[in-house]
Amino acid sequence: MGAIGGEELMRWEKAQEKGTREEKIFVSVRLRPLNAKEIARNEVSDWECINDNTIIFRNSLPERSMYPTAYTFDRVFRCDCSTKQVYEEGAKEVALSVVSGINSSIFAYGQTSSGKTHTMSGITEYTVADIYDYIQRHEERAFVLKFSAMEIYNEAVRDLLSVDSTPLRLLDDPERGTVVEKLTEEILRDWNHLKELLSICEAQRKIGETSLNETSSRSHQILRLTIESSAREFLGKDNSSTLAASVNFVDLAGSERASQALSAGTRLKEGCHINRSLLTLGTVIRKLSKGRNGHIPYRDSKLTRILQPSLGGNARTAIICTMCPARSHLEQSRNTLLFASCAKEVATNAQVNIVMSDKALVKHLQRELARLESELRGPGPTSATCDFSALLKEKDLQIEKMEREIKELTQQRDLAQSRLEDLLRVVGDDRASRLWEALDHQSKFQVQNAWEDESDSSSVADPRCSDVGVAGFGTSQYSDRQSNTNSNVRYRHLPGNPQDRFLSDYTSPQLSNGSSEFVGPGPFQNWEGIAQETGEDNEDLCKEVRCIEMEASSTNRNLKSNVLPPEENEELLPLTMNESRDAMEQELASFPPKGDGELRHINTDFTYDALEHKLHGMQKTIACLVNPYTDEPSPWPPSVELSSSRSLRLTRSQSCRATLMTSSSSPWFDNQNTPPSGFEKDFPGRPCGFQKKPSALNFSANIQRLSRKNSQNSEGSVCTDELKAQNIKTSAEDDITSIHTFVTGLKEMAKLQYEKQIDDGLETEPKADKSGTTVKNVGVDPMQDPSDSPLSWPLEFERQQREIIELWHTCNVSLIHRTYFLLLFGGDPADSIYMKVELRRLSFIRDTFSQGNLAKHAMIDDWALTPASSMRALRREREMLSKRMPKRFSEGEREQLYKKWGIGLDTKQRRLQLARRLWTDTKDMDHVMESATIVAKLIGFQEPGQALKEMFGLSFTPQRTSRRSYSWRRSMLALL
Ligand SMILES: Nc1ncnc2c1ncn2[C@@H]1O[C@H](COP(=O)(O)OP(=O)(O)OP(=O)(O)O)[C@@H](O)[C@H]1O
Repeated sequence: MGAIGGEELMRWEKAQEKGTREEKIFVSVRLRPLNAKEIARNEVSDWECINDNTIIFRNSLPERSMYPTAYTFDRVFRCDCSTKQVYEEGAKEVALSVVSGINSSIFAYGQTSSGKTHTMSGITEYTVADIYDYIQRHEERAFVLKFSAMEIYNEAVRDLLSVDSTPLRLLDDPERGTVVEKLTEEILRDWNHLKELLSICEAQRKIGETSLNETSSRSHQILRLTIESSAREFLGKDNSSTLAASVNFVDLAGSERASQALSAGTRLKEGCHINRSLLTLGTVIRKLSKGRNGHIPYRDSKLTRILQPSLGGNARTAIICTMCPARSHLEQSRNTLLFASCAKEVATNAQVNIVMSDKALVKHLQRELARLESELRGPGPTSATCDFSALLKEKDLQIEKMEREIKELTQQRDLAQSRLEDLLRVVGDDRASRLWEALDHQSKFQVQNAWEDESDSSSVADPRCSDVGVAGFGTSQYSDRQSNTNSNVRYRHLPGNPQDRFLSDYTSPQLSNGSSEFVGPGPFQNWEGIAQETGEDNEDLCKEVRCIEMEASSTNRNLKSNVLPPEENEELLPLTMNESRDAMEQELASFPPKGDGELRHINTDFTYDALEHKLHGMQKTIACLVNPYTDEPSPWPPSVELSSSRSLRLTRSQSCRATLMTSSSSPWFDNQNTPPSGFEKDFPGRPCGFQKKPSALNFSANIQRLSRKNSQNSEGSVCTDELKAQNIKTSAEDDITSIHTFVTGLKEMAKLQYEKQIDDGLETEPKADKSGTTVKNVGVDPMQDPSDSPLSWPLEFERQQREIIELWHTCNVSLIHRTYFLLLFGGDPADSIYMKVELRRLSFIRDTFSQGNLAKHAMIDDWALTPASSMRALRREREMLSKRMPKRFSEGEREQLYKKWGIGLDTKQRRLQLARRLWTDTKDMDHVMESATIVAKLIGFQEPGQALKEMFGLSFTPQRTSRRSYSWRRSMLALL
């Protein structure tokens, strides 16, 4: 076997690259002359080759007009063209590719007697002649020629070089494709040897006589000449390579239909097989002409199976379509042209076939590897490589993104699922605990009820409910709720917290929406009708869970509807946490809300980081506000200043409600609470103390209960130990702390309002020190209303205060709220902002009430308020305060109060009488002051000195404390 190497190998590699290009099948048409018989029948030829590429049909018979008249191919040969010319111009180039290691095939297709055999015989001889000529001219190469011949007759493959007519099997070789088993392959010695073999083939081929061709070839004949060549210089060396390719000379059987061949019997059977093979060939060609998409039925016939490489595969192919010119063969001629037209659309992908020695193969592979690596590393990759890389990058990014999303979604799902499970468990625990609490409380309550109010049982509520009653306007809803226990279930799963409302409803419009921090069922659910809850159904509990779950998962909060009657509640639009936070900031400027009875719906996004940052700044500001002239830390309890809502935690063991309340009301229980995700979100404008402990006063009993139940006092609170030691005093200390947080919140509100004023350009006096810190700005001048000069402020304060007191009375405002406000805002110029806020809110409510349409609610913090509901709330609050009197005042003190307030000692319900007289005379400031003092005592000012001291310390402008406010506080101190 010859070998190639060195430059030759590279040349062959280039040839291979060239050979890998797609190439259409070369299609030519050969028109034979009329034979003697046709002439005898006076047949005429309607076909004419007008040039080397086009053949036309000249007959203009009307019935033929539907057919095309001109056909163009790679080459058309007139009837006078010799076979030599056909070979030279229609087959030679393709056929001789074999010497370059490229497979090739020459087909002859046409109806019987059209000249296929006549043409292919000549083509074969010319090709072999040229091959030998080539061999002679290339002595540097060693050639080996092998010859084989087969016939496909009735779908049986027969070896034409063997006398054995046993059909040969077709085998599928993974490397060589379809292989005819045991096919004789003769190595040609010389040209004469080939002629001898061709003679044998001709003799072996099935030839039958048809009406059209006396020597009709009834089979498909395939003559195969295989050529292997190697460079002689590498012969026997390790790095030798061999080119190996075959050229097929395919003389197809006649393509005519069996009926047209007038076949019968054996001839008919032959025709069926012939047509089946040709039909498959036609199908394959047609499909290939439309591209290589889809299934190509090579295996449907042995002919196409054996010739598969030549039909769209690794071979160069030429088809010579032979035609009979006679008009009588018009239909067959058209069919032939149609086949040729399809064939010319078929592309093949010929490659140089190199059989390499191991060493040559390694060398070749190394070279190929180096080339590919160079392409990958090269600065100028092909555009295809570029596109591919970019595409890969893009896909990788997409995959990464999707993986992240999947991870996040999975985490969210797991978290939600975990919370749901926890909450379901909690609800189960809560049911039991509440039942216990209800029974426990009931027994205690019965003992605690003294004779003083024995006849007031009709209006006496559960003291825990009474706590709720102090919650400003929330009380009204509570009262509604109390008066309609049938709607208990509907209320149960509504979120809300009256203690929050206490702060938000009146005192702090900004904080109103901040109640979003309080999720889950509100205090109504906690304290009201616990006895009834023992009989509540599971559906209600599930509602609670759903409510909480939604909060936890979405970080959004539906703030509204916690105290609305069901029918109103359903109409409420959800207000998300972010929205509420944003609304909080905007409220000062926008209050009163636009429109009555309609909810505001504000959409603004706050990022958590921004909120956190803002909150942090606020905390610092608050600290400085508290002590504007010193560097000392804030006098507020660390629990107020240091704790943040982030530290809020809810525990699984707590009841659902208690957990939520605790998380929102008491920092003392923070570290054992695990909040839903939404809890962790702080919001600007809401001081941390406010969030965490808006009013422990209102829920002191709750806190005690939770503390008793879970023993979960926070070590981070300064009050923890004291609370444990003085359980009975818990509520009092809570109250003080709540005031701290209350004030802190108010200060923060003021700060926000001030900032807003600055933003709105309301600041009239430029700051002397532009580089001054926010603390300086806020702590001194800015908090003072610019419209009020220092000289006029005391008078203005007194006027506003009286107006506010009147409005409190008109609007049935919570007594505790009034007390807080009165205590804390005693005339400092910096208090002006609070006064304005209060006036605006009260004015809005008064205006709404004055419209006389009770169905038209004032929407305060997204819940409806009516005169009736506010009155009921106030009544409940008075009842609650009356119940606190035995705890806050000794018997002697109470008797003194009764006397002072004109209550007969022999009358019944003296406590309630006293409570009902509190804050009733708005004109008498002494009455107001004494009322506030009593309420302050009732709500837990057991350390008034400290509280007042801190209150004084809160003053933004301590240097200008009004005489009036000071005297108030001093009087209160004396009373307390
Ligand atoms: N171009 C041509 N010039 C002169 N004679 C031709 C030409 N082509 C074919 N003939 C003659 O026509 C007759 C039939 O030709 P041929 O046997 O090659 O047809 P065929 O297509 O092979 O028919 P079948 O399919 O029946 O075998 C032969 O006698 C042949 O010599």
